[in-house]
Amino acid sequence: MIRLAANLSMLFTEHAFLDRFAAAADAGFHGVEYLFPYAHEPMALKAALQESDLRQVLFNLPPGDWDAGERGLASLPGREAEFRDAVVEALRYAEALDCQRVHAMAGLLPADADAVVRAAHHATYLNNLRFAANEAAKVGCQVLIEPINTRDMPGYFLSRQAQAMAVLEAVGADNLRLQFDLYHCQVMEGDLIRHLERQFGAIGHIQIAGVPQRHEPDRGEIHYPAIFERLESLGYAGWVGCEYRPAGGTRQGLEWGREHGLTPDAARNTRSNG
Ligand SMILES: O=C(O)C(=O)[C@H](O)CO
Ligand SMILES: [Mg+2]
Repeated sequence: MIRLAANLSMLFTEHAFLDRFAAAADAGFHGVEYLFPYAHEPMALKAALQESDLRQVLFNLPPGDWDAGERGLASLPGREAEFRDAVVEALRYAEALDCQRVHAMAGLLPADADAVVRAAHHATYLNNLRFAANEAAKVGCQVLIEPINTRDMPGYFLSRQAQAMAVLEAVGADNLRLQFDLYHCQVMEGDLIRHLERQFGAIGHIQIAGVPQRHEPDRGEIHYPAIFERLESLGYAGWVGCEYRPAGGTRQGLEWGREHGLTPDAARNTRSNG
């Protein structure tokens, strides 16, 4: 049975952020992920996890100035010191929340980037990821990289699966892994099951959504039952993050998860029974 995690940056946004943990547990989730924890003290997040008996599965490193349009620091030449601070800060939260994965977003290429600029980003990316993986290994954590589609995020440095695999190989750190988001892969490349099979040994985390609208996985052009079946036959033991925007209410849209172990209110009943 696959293990589903709720992405609290996209699901349960009907609730204030700290209330989304209980909402996820009530819907039957045992794990949560989200973009960024940094607006909250680690202890407040830890309490929210503990009160709802949830695992913290994943979050992202500080991404630079998100509101100004930045989307990560890992490949940005000249921002290495900031990237290193971001690693230290993310690992401080990861340790406090007992979280075993952090995602290092690559950042954007300038619109007019030529081959020289691309090469500089690539070299910076490798050096920064080497540093991040080394630091993360000291606290038993994985660093993840995720190809993101350039329709949603124009200019994102890491957009293809083969590019990610080449980066993993070049860095060669055991705890540097692939965050395989099937939504992005479908938009850019398709051929999902073959990608899954080829990359299986490098995968540290999986995320899902329907395509093209990024709604529930039972809407759109991806047939997730076939994907889940293949994941199980491959013996995937990690988490599958539900990183989609509900078409309506989050709870109303979760019917698809019932056959994948999401039993609404079961966890709350267990909790209230002590
Ligand atoms: O957008 C995604 O798919 C992600 O997983 C990133 O963490 C944030 O952009
Ligand atoms: Mg993703």
